[in-house]
Amino acid sequence: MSEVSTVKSRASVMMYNNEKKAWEPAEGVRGMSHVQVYHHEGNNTFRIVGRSMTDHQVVVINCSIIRNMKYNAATPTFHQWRDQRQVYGLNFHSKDDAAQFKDAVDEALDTL
Ligand SMILES: CC(=O)N[C@@H](Cc1ccccc1Cl)C(=O)N1CCC[C@]12C=C[C@@H]1CC[C@@H](C(=O)N3CC[C@@H]4C=C[C@H]5CC[C@H](C(=O)O)N5C(=O)[C@H]43)N1C2=O
Repeated sequence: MSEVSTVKSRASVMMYNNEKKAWEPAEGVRGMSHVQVYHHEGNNTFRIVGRSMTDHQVVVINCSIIRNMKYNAATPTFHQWRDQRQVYGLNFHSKDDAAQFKDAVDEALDTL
């Protein structure tokens, strides 16, 4: 059973550097990425995957959407969430990109 992409938005993927207390672009990528929510229908799992727009081979982010995860829309174009290791941020290209992505994440959280 393969995975189905439920949304594709444009965002720059950021990680919060706890030491520096600052957001930094994700490893190895400058600028925009395509961020997607993938649904593995077989075991009903979801993950957020980002690929650099300049080089689709570069996976910028790949993290699970876990049950009861808090996905925070800090602003209409900046959303963030955390796991035990780090805090992730998505700086979207537009409010529409952000809204569509949040809908897909909310849908995933509703079915987990
Ligand atoms: C309790 C908690 O973890 N709170 C988190 C947010 C959050 C809430 C609920 C669920 C998950 C998360 Cl990650 C939180 O407040 N965090 C996570 C690390 C950084 C931060 C803690 C403090 C600072 C205060 C300002 C805010 C922040 O970082 N913001 C607000 C939105 C703004 C939008 C864009 C990014 C891009 C660069 C700019 C900046 O850092 O200059 N910036 C920010 O300043 C962002 N902050 C945060 O987002």
